[in-house]
Amino acid sequence: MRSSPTLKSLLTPINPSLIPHPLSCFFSNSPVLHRRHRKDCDFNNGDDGLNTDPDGPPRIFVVQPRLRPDSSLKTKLHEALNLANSLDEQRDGYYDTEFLAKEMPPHLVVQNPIARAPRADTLFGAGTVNNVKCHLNALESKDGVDAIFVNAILTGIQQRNLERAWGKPVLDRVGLIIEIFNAHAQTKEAKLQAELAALMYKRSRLVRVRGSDGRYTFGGIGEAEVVSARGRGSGGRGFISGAGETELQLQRRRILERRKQLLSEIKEVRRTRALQRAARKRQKDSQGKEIATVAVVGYTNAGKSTLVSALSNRYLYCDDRLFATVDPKLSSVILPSGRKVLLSDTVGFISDLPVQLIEAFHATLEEVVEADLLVHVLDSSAPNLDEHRETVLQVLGKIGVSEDKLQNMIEVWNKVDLQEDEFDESKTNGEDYVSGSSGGEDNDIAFDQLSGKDVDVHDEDEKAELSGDFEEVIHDKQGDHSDGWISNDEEENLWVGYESCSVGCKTTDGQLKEVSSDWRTAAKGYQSQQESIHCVKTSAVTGVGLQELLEVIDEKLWPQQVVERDVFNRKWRPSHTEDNRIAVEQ
Ligand SMILES: Nc1nc2c(ncn2[C@@H]2O[C@H](COP(=O)(O)OP(=O)(O)OP(=O)(O)O)[C@@H](O)[C@H]2O)c(=O)[nH]1
Ligand SMILES: [Mg+2]
Repeated sequence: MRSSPTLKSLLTPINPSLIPHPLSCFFSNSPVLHRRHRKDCDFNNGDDGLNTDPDGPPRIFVVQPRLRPDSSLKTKLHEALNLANSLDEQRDGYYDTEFLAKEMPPHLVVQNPIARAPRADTLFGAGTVNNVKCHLNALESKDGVDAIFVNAILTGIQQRNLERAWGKPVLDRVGLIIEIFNAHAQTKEAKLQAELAALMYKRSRLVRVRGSDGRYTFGGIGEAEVVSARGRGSGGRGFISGAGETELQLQRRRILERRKQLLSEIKEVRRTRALQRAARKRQKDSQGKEIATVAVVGYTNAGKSTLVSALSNRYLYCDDRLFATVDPKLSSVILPSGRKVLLSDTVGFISDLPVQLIEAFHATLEEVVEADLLVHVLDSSAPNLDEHRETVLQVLGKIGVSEDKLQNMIEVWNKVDLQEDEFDESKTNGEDYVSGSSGGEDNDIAFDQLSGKDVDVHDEDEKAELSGDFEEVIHDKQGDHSDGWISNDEEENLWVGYESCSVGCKTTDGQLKEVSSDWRTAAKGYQSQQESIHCVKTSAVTGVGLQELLEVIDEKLWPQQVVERDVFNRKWRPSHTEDNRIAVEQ
């Protein structure tokens, strides 16, 4: 296996007597955070601790639970692979590898334990755990992998037991997304917030482990036996209260101290942002009129930054990496009416966005809440466009965007240039992506990256479960994995407020939009006759629809002074650049 300084250190069991910096143990299994924070920590354990020059991003093996129908599996797997490939850090302002040049990470589609009875100790059945191990062993003879990404939500205990079984750091969906935010954060504000999210995540999964020397500690990996995730009262086999519990309290106290420090720094960021917003509100454009702020929101990779770049004629970083934008930026744009607005490009959302991130990124997301108008960018070529829309609406509700603003929101169906191609492709190739599934309804499917062939692996879960391969007794409250996630109840509540405006679609000429059949999934959500949302089809790449979008923004912000429009005859051209010189960058 190629040596990876970044992760080599992750696999080193932590000596409990050498618990160093308050943060070190929280990042013990974190490929990117580990590197970043170890630089700040005085490890003092004989290791130089400075993995500043890793030989590349971590190689991640993706474990994707099976979903039905296959089209859902296809989109989720695709997203999981992109997430895994998005975990790299910029060096000197650049990523080492072009995203599109990256190879698809090795991956395995496994039985979905949620559909049956998820195991409290490992989530997956023993057969699946063994299958993954076999694949990891096979990969060891090639390049090897540094970490495993399970595209599900794991409890702390499950994560540790899987790490033990697979001998590698394991990241679940929440953990990986938080890692990506950490890796991509460039500004102090984003870094602080990402660290806070990581801290809160770690706090929810402190586990007690017994090292090879028989001593108990918390949060270590390697040869540790996980015996409990909770302190006194968790009561289970192998749990001995006493010294370990004191250690847990110590860890918690350290987390709380660091959290307090981060919160106070973030408070300062919020204060600064509030002052900047107030100053912007007082600012006038060349016509002596107020400058409105328009927040551009949407699912990650929908094309928000590309769109803002095109509208403002100003370069913003755009990339197929998920969460390419973590640091929000404001760019000024002149509308057809001649008035100036500030477009705010901000972090993208994703399904199951960790609430720790939403909470931690409060300062950043306040810009969205405080904006005068929201533009919701959707990737119209995404097969699960409806799901993307729902996700974004949930998050907007969660961060406190008012119902009025949601109803006034403009919906942009971006990437229309891709539509025809993708539609044709999905008709012909859509299901081929998971063709291996024919090998057995419930078997784990390997999309074998080594041979290029799909491999079916017969599941031995039930046998292994009976034989009791995994002996840990788990006392973690079941359902704990939902910690920090939007609960179903909350989702429903959020939808109550939005339902009336989530249907119907009005074009700039005031007519109900004709939904053509190739708008596939999107069409489903728009069958109601209720009209309330303006939809604009755009291509941020070719410029289609951009002029129309600016006009709709004009109309939404200042309905009383709508200018005479000739939408269909006018060609898109970038807005005046002279104003971009005073673009606000934060
Ligand atoms: N074909 C096509 N590609 C687009 C369009 N808009 C954006 N893209 C591409 O989509 C990818 C993602 O674009 P971004 O602008 O970075 O997306 P984003 O929504 O800002 O993503 P995050 O910052 O990660 O949330 C990039 O590779 C863009 O070039 C479009 O209209 N058509
Ligand atoms: Mg972006």
